[in-house]
Amino acid sequence: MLRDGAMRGKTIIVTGGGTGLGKSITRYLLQLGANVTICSRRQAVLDETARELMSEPDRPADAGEVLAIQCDVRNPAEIEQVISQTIEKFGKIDGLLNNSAGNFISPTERLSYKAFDTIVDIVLRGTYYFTLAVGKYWIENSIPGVVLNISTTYASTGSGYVVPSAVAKGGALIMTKSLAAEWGKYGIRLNAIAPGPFPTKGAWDRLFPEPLASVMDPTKRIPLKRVGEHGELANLAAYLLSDYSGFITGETVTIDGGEVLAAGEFNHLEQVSSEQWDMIEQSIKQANRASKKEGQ
Ligand SMILES: CCCCCCCCC/C=C/C(=O)SCCNC(=O)CCNC(=O)[C@H](O)C(C)(C)COP(=O)(O)OP(=O)(O)OC[C@H]1O[C@@H](n2cnc3c(N)ncnc32)[C@H](O)[C@@H]1OP(=O)(O)O
Ligand SMILES: NC(=O)C1=CN([C@@H]2O[C@H](COP(=O)(O)OP(=O)(O)OC[C@H]3O[C@@H](n4cnc5c(N)ncnc54)[C@H](OP(=O)(O)O)[C@@H]3O)[C@@H](O)[C@H]2O)C=CC1
Repeated sequence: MLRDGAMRGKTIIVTGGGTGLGKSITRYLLQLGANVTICSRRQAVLDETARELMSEPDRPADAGEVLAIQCDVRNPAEIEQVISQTIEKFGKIDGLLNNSAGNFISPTERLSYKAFDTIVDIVLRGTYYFTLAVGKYWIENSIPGVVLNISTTYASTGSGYVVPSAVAKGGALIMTKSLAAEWGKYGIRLNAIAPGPFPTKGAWDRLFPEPLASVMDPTKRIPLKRVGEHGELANLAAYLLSDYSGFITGETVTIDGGEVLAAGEFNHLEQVSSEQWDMIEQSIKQANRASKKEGQ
């Protein structure tokens, strides 16, 4: 979507950039000329992704470079290492994509305290630790910056069976708005993306495992009748991390094919056939005529 070289000279940190959506966004940022630090718990996964992204056949000559650093986002010392190594390698940091997450479906009453903590710590604590660390660096050095948080649609609606994730994503979303208000004066913007279903191994293994996958079609409840494509999310993420979105802050952009609209009172009427609509129309018009007569 963005023109070639649109992110040249920018350095972005992508948490969870070794897999799934973080990897797809990293690929696009590199193509647009950004340097990208990817970080997560598994160094071997990060190294393999870095190797793959640096040797892609269609990699433009002026594509950015990737740096892979092990980091558990629950550990501030490791986050500070990522920041200092990124500055050492690329000179500065312009953007942070908080994309790391942990999640699984479960009836909430089956969760141990530790299970709940694990999800909240990765998603909420990890997001505010990283944002705080990078934000302090930007403010101390008078550098304008941009934070993009990968949220979910249920951060606003709530959802059963993923309650720790909903609690944590909801908290991160309100942090996005709160800090957008507070740090705007430093030239720091914060936005969020709320994606619907985008197939990744990490999400599908934990949110759509067998036997659900055999009996449920997640596209049925999506008005556009399909799941998202990684390129569609990468386009939006690159735009929100770029200077082209320079007047957007505190915003959450939903990208879900309309799935979140499912609450609409009458949406289920798509099951009504054309013949049934003929009958319904006649019935309503008859009621209209009757009520007019009553008024005469
Ligand atoms: C429609 C299509 C989709 C559509 C999807 C569309 C919307 C999706 C929106 C959001 C999507 C995402 O976030 S997708 C992101 C998915 N990706 C990931 O989750 C990647 C990272 N995940 C992980 O590493 C693991 O899954 C995770 C458990 C979170 C962390 O692993 P750890 O090794 O740190 O932790 P563990 O020691 O294994 O587990 C910690 C505790 O959690 C408990 N635990 C783990 N799994 C459990 C389970 N299934 N049920 C109960 N409890 C569980 C353990 O027993 C431990 O508690 P004790 O027994 O008490 O010790
Ligand atoms: N796929 C989808 O349909 C949707 C996804 N999302 C969101 O998109 C983002 C990416 O998810 P997706 O690509 O699907 O799934 P992935 O499982 O591929 O991505 C999650 C990433 O988080 C990293 N991670 C997990 N725990 C930690 C930790 N403690 N410290 C650092 N990194 C960690 C993982 O790497 P490692 O294991 O090496 O640490 C992994 O790279 C998440 O924020 C998710 O909530 C939102 C809505 C829908």
